[in-house]
Amino acid sequence: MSATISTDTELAARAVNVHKVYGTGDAQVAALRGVDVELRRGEFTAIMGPSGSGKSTLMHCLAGLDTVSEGDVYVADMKVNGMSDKELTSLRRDRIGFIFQQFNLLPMLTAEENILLPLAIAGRKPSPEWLAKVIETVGLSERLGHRPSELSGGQQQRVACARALVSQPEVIFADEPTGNLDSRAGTEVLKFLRDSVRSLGQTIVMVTHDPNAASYADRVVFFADGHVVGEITEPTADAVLDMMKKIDTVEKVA
Ligand SMILES: Nc1ncnc2c1ncn2[C@@H]1O[C@H](COP(=O)(O)OP(=O)(O)OP(=O)(O)O)[C@@H](O)[C@H]1O
Repeated sequence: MSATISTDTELAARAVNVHKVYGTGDAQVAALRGVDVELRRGEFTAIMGPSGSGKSTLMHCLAGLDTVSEGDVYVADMKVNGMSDKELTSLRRDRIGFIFQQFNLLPMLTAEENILLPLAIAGRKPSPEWLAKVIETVGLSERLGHRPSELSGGQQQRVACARALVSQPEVIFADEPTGNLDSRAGTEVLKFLRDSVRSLGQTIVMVTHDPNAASYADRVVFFADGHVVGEITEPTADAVLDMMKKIDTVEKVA
């Protein structure tokens, strides 16, 4: 099954018949077995599925952090597979934002310095209007001079979100962004991600195990055993939970 057909210009990223095999011989694992996914611009997509179903592998292939065994991956109209190391580095630096479960902030830098670091490395400066808008959306204006150790987990993750947003990437990939947060801080971050799609027009792809987190997305794409097995638009947590139960039952029977 593939997830919805759109025209190329509406797409922030896509996978076309992607296969990924790890290892060789007896140790071979087919992590992706013919995945077709389209990620539309200005949309918040959640990717869900049982452990080992291929969610992180797909995200890593889309972001150029891992190579595909077969098929094609695109960010906007740029084909990612086949890029040189240099091209991949500039793709990841200039066109893609990342948010990780562990925040990955540099402890010796202030919140503001962390937010600006990727642009500083690229030798770029954000427009002051955009920076102000991102900081306002993130709700951190009072905390910009603080180091990560002086911030709560939720605040640290919001700094990481601002860092991902500030370069206005084509797409932000978030891998379990609320996995290390309590439910209040998790909700803060999810609301922020939701807002950055709605008011800043950002495109976000989030891998999660949490049906409540997925309910903040515009669309949920479900994986099982290296395939896309379904999708729900305008999801509720209950609808997501029902779908996960169905997938679990099918997997157990298979
Ligand atoms: N570097 C690797 N070498 C070998 N096998 C791998 C590697 N990375 C992933 N796999 C295997 O590929 C399959 C898919 O893994 P992946 O991490 O994409 O699943 P996932 O859906 O993200 O799981 P989880 O929800 O537990 O994070 C699994 O069977 C995993 O063991």
